Parts: sequence; structure tokens; C-alpha cells
Amino acid sequence: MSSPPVKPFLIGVAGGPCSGKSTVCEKIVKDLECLTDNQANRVAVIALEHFYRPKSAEQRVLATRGDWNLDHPVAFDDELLFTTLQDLLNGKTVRINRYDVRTFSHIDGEYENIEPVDVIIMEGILVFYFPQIRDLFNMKLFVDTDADTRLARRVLRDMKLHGRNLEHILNSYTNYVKPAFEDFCLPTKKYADVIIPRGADNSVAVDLIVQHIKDFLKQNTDMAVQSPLTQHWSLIRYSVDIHNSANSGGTILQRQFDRSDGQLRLSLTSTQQLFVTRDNDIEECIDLWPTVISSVTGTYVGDALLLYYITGNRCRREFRVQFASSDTQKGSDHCENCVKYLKKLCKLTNMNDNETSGVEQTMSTTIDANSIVSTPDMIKLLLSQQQTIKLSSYYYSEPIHNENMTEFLEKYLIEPTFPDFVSTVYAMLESMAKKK
Ligand SMILES: Nc1ncnc2c1ncn2[C@@H]1O[C@H](COP(=O)(O)OP(=O)(O)O)[C@@H](O)[C@H]1O
Ligand SMILES: Nc1ccn([C@@H]2O[C@H](COP(=O)(O)O)[C@@H](O)[C@H]2O)c(=O)n1
Repeated sequence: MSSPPVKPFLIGVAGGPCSGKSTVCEKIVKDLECLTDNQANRVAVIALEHFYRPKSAEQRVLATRGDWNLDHPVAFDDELLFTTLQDLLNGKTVRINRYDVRTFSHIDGEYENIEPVDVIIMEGILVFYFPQIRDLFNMKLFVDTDADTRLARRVLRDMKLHGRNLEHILNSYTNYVKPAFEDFCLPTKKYADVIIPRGADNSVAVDLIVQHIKDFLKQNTDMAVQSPLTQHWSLIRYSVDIHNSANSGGTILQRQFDRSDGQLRLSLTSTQQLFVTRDNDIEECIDLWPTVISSVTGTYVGDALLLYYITGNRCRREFRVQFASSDTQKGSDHCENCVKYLKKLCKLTNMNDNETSGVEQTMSTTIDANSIVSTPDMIKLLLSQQQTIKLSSYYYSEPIHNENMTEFLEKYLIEPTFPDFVSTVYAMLESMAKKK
């Protein structure tokens, strides 16, 4: 999965209700679609409505009657909005619970995943109200449409789309919408960099904004070419063993493993360095420069990749990663994609390939060819051993005792079909226990 290498550009779009904020955003995205390299894919639009604080049943009844203030700052979870935007700015994928305007509540189990993008557009009546959120924006737009037009649009929208009656609409408008606009939304106009009168009809303003985004995207692409971090893959697991000898065997000096909470990544730079990172911390960094190429070898299978190299003090460092799935691709696809790049820089073999001739010395001494077994064989092997199991087969070389099996399976093993594998082993162990 490739993602933007530099901080995304965050645009805020504020303005009164029905001023045309979403229409302006749609127009911006549509105009970007006309660009040659599909730059619209690198833009995400987020609406403030998804950040309403949850309402109690009683509050929802009041809201249904038009008797609840949906336009006051306290109605919004500004902390959640702040952390969500911060996460996006830090290149993280965020999950947004969809809000249903008609029911005045979030939809159970309905989430939108927003993956890292270059441009984020955040639109809503009060996006410039909260100072710490306001400070995050690189560009602030205010859609300025007169009150009559906004009210007329609101009446039509609320009747047609939200099935509300005129009394409800006018009641909430007079009691809450209008005063809140004047008290909280309008005063934020002064923070805007660009005020857009007449909303999306103002094609001159929209064109200028699109051009600005286009320039930013171009600059971003140019930087990506030069950037050290050019390819990224999300990981489920990462573990590393340091052996005290350059060859197989020898004691393990240090063992470390890490399960992902969504922030673990493998990055391959255009300067031929491979990083494992968590947030902004570097867990692993290997130089794959042509001059050191012979010292790095590895193997892969399914969604797992194992690399070996000899460190300066003649220790052998083995590290394993398991690729995460994304919405569109399985972990094994991401692994394959990564291997495609890595093969240009180091010797990698597919663990399922029978041919061993290409396996480098470090590989063949570290992995015993006879111990490379398929998952069903491995399960048989696991179950055939009563006391101690030597799991050299995949990526682990220490004996595992049965009583530690659960912990081992859950924490340490990086196995190509990991979840299926674990559940199959559990099922088999359970059925064996029952038989006994
Ligand atoms: N320039 C425009 N001319 C005519 N109708 C518009 C215009 N901009 C928006 N609308 C309509 O007004 C309503 C509210 O627009 P929208 O963009 O959703 O506003 P906001 O996001 O500010 O609430 C929608 O029905 C939309 O189609
Ligand atoms: N369930 C809801 C939630 C919000 N509103 C109104 O929407 C307006 C803000 O959204 P815009 O798209 O117009 O910016 C705001 O005035 C809320 O009163 C609603 O009607 N129902």
C-alpha cells in the first residue's frame, strides 16, 4: 500500500448551514478528477456531522421535535475531531462512525475508513470554532451565502431529504440555528484565508482553490520521488531475534516481538533502506545498498516475510514481519508487492518453492530445509509431540512446551495463515482433549 510520504494538506471549509459547503467540496473533488493522474483519489472529504456527541433517547426525542440545539459547539465532540485530524495528519488510517441525520444518531457498525491521503477537506458549520482544531488547518475557506438563501435551501432539504415538516424546520431555525450561526459560526469568518461568496457558483474562487491543491499535489509527488520513504506497507506483527553467531544455532541474545495496533509499518525508501516503524519510532533499519546486498537474504510465504543479515559484531539478526490486509487486498498480496521491490535489492526465496539451489548460505544454514513444512504438516507435528515441540519449521527455533503453547501461538508465531492456523490448532487440541 503506498501512502503519502509527507504531511497531508488539511483544508477547513466552514460556513452557515446550507451555505453550500458540501457542494463546494464536491466541486473541488470533481475538478480534481479531471486531472491526469487521478489526483482526486488523494483527497478525502470529512463532514463535521459524524462528530456529533451521542444523544440520549430523551435528547433524540427532543431533536425529532426540533427542540434540541444541534448547532451549538457543545453538540460536537471536538476532542474526537481533534485526535482524528491529528491521526490523519500523522499518516494514520482513521475510522469514522457514520451519523444519520434523520435519526439524530450514529449508525451502529457503519464506519468509514479513511486511509492516508495527501489532501483532507474537513467541512462543517463550526470547524473554525475550536482553537486547537482551527490551528491544524493549512488553508481555511468560508462559504458565505446570505441568510434567505440558506433558509430557503434548508426548508427544501429538510422537507425532501429528512422528511421534516415546516413547523419543525422553522421552530429549530428560529430557536437554535439562526442564533447559533450568529454567535458561533459567523464570528469564525475572520479566520478564513478565502471567503467564497455564492459557494459553488463562484467558479473563479473554486478554480483558484483547485489550482492551489493541484500545485500542492504536484509538489507532494515531486517530494515523494526524492523522499526517503516511498513505499509503505501496514503490518500485523514484527519480531526480531539476535543470535550471537553469524551462523545458525548459537544462543539468542535478544528476542523482541511486537503486535500491531495499526501503527506498525514496513517502509522501503528510494535510498534503498528498509525500515520497520511504529508511529515515528524506527524499530528496524537495514541498508539494502548494492555494496552490502550480499549480507541480506530472506524468505517469504503467504503474508509473512523473514529477512536475515549479519550485524557489525558478527551477530545474526533475523526479523519477521506479517503484512496486514487492507480493504482491497489481502496481506499476502501486500507481501508479494513488497517482495517485488525487495527482490531487486536482495536475495529472496519463496518458502513454498522446492528449488533450494538459489538459497543463500545464510539461509540454508539458518533454515533447515527438512523443517520447512506446510501448515497441516505443522499442525500434525505440533500434536504428535507430547511434551516439547521444536518449531523450527517456520520462524521459530526454540522448543515450545505444551503449557506455553497458547501464549506462543498468540504472541510469537508469525505464520502465513495465522488466524486460521491458530483456530485450527485450538480446534484439534480441544477435540483431542475430549477424546482423552
Ligand atoms: N450554488 C448553489 N445553487 C443552488 N443550490 C445549491 C447551491 N449550493 C448548494 N445548493 C443546494 O443547497 C443545499 C445545501 O447545500 P450543501 O452544499 O449541502 O450545503 P452545506 O453543506 O453548507 O449544508 C443542497 O440541496 C444543495 O443542492
Ligand atoms: N440530525 C441533524 C443534525 C444536524 N442538522 C443540522 O445540520 C446543520 C449543519 O449541517 P450542514 O450540512 O448544513 O452544514 C445544522 O444547522 C443542524 O441544525 C440537522 O438538521 N439534523
